[in-house]
Amino acid sequence: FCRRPNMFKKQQQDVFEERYLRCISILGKGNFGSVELCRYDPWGDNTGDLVAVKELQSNKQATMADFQREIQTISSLHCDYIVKYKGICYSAGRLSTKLVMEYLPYGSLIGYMEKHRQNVCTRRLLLFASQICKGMEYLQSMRYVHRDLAARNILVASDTLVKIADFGLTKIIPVDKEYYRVTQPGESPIFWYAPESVSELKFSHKSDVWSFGIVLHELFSYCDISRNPKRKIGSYVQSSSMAIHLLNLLKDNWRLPMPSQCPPKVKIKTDFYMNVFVWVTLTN
Ligand SMILES: C[C@@H]1CCN(C(=O)N2CC[C@@H](S(=O)(=O)c3ccccc3)C2)C[C@@H]1N(C)c1ncnc2[nH]ccc12
Repeated sequence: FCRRPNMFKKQQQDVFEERYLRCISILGKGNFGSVELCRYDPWGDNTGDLVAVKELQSNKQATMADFQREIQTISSLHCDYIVKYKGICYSAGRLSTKLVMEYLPYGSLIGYMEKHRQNVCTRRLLLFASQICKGMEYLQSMRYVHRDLAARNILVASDTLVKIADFGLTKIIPVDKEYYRVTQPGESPIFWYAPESVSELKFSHKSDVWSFGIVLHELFSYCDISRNPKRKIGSYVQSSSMAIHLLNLLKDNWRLPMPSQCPPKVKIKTDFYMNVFVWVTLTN
């Protein structure tokens, strides 16, 4: 009987024992780690629950501290439009902690749109957009800035429900400040970044709204890879000068074009300059 960690210290956290966590497949990989589909099967008869388990690949101290913060963040979020936290798993052998979340079989919005774009109507796109909005509103009420809002990090729970996933880059805005400034540029693509995030690494609720605008563009392009923001802005520019290229485009008031697949009755009007006003007006 291995010594169980002190349950009372993290009474709200459910501890999953690594020996019962069986990996089935990889759901996604990123720069620091991966998310795997696992079955938690204490009875060993395949009747256990399917769960999504996120773990760090490298055990660099910096990312471990970030990962602990991510676990703290996601375990404090309780919203229908945010992926549910289930608990943690201490993997004794590898000195690392794993984050256990609910598994949503439909996977990310990108994959869902690839398969089902033919029968996703405008109403459903607007429903998904409103749900992401509500999830972000809740996040803002908790003073969290997501910093990586993109269709790849949106999960599909059912044909009529999406949830915000992945809080690896989420930060809390200090009480006396309006924004969070990071020290080194992150790993996520800058095409979802607001101008002030690209130029000064400043992130705020407003920069999350900017990213929401990019997600709207992805939604109304049905996540069509050929219209992916990277493709539209400049896949031909090598990454080092990409930030300068993007900033110049934005300064000249260039904006992502209205997706051609965007139905005529939906107008996505945005004034993307410094403040971001994104509204969708339905005209009959
Ligand atoms: C869309 C989801 C988030 C993004 N993702 C992913 O693989 N990653 C997000 C972070 C990166 S990472 O590996 O870079 C990373 C690893 C550790 C620390 C920090 C970063 C991987 C795929 C997920 N996915 C397909 C899921 N599908 C079904 N049910 C689910 N429940 C929860 C997630 C999930």
